[in-house]
Amino acid sequence: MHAEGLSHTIDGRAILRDVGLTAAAGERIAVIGPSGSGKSTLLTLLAGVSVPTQGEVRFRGAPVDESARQGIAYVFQGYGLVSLLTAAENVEIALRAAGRTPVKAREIAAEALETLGLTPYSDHLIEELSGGQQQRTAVALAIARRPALLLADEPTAEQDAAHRDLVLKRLLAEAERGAALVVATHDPEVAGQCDRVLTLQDGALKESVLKEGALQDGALKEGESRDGCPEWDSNPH
Ligand SMILES: Nc1ncnc2c1ncn2[C@@H]1O[C@H](COP(=O)(O)OP(=O)(O)OP(=O)(O)O)[C@@H](O)[C@H]1O
Repeated sequence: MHAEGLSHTIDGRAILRDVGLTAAAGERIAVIGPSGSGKSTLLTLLAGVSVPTQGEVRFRGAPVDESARQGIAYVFQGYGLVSLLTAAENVEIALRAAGRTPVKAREIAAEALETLGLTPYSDHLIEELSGGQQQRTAVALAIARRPALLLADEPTAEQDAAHRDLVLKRLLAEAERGAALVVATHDPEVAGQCDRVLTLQDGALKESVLKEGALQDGALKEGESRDGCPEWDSNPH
């Protein structure tokens, strides 16, 4: 994913100014910055959910369109779940919309929910779950899709330390598989596990800290994954 010259204005107010960002396969990028600095706005632009006022986001060499969005998963800050469906149904529906068979969708959803400690809650309605359980369901939904680009907006904000570690482990495992991971966070533990930490200040990327050797060791070439699997499962059946 490559974003260049992203500027975004809402009601005449500049929210992002000339932001550029490239995320390679397998790379782990944290976006940090004060509340209101534009982290969520940046992620919505990278996901193709919003269109920037200026600049462009390219994914696999092309502008983000409906087809490209199949390879992008986005853990929204507000989770984006259907409250009157169960946790399992939320994940299964997303997988079926992506072309999985009902049986396969059920199997993958159960596995994703299990890795996030949600098996006991998988048949509970979203509205009956705690904030932390809902947030982990949103993470389960995102990872179940095996995205090539995984965007997560403060995915540990509602978690206690043990569940924060669980969520972090799963997100990092996706990068290990070959996904580019971009996570907006206020949590130093999460940022500390990433290859690069980018700081947004008043809508501008002020700083980019690359841990020595991390990019070279951590990132993969386009189309490559650490376990030899395709970067994104383009044949979901
Ligand atoms: N739909 C909107 N209409 C008007 N202003 C908006 C809208 N969305 C975001 N903003 C403004 O854009 C700025 C950046 O918001 P954004 O949510 O991207 O920040 P953030 O860094 O993610 O904050 P936080 O850490 O609190 O989640 C804020 O000043 C916010 O008020």
